[in-house]
Amino acid sequence: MASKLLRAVVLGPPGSGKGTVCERISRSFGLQHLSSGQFLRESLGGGGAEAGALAQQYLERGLLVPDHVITRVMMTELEKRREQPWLLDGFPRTLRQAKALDGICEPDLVISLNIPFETLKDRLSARWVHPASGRVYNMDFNPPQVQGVDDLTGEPLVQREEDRPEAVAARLRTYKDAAKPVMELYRSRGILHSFSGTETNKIWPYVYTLLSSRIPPVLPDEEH
Ligand SMILES: Nc1nc2c(ncn2[C@@H]2O[C@H](COP(=O)(O)OP(=O)(O)O)[C@@H](O)[C@H]2O)c(=O)[nH]1
Ligand SMILES: Nc1ncnc2c1ncn2[C@@H]1O[C@H](COP(=O)(O)OP(=O)(O)O)[C@@H](O)[C@H]1O
Repeated sequence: MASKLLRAVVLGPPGSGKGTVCERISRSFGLQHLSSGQFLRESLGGGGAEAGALAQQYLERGLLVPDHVITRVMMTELEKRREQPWLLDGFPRTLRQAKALDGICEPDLVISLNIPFETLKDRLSARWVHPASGRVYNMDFNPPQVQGVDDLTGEPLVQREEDRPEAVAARLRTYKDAAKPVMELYRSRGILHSFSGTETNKIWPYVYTLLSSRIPPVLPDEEH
């Protein structure tokens, strides 16, 4: 069966719900969720080299790591998945990264999450994560079953340095400047689909409908 493999990208500022939406897409459509932030954190954990320590400083401050660092990490992961459908979360974030991605595979579909600034600020300051798995919680939206601990492992949750209020405004500005030409590129190709709103649950049915028009769901739309 020669059905085309779908390669999709989810764009959006920190806190816009990329990870949350990607998890749902991945469950409903069977696409592999590839998170650049998660790969970066894993690559730091294994290394301990100077380059790792340098990248760690960017991550802690919520700054974008240099293009060549993240591009190398992502190209390695994508090379391993040449024959598979995937869903990219957090990459590309700059025009250079988008061009590097084109070198390996041009995406078929790009979803952009457009969320108001105030909403992003509130969400990020309420975000807690389980570092080992990357599982994300929000004290209002999807709280853990027991406060402060991961549902599956029982291990403690932490707040990322970059989600502290001091770091958030600068991160959002950096994101916007870098992302603009990326969006323009995908818009000019006619593959950009933007979704605006303040709640992931309201945006999700539209994303589901869009994806369903391209690939058959493996699961019906769920109640979330
Ligand atoms: N209050 C609220 N929080 C949400 C909503 N959607 C996602 N979140 C939470 O907001 C935070 C950021 O979402 P995440 O998926 O990590 O965003 P990303 O940074 O774009 O990958 C997480 O703590 C999510 O659980 C929503 O509709 N409402
Ligand atoms: N494509 C990228 N380019 C540069 N830095 C990146 C990229 N993706 C992730 N990072 C780094 O990893 C951090 C965490 O990314 P991620 O888990 O996607 O969270 P968020 O969506 O909240 O920024 C970012 O703040 C940034 O330092």
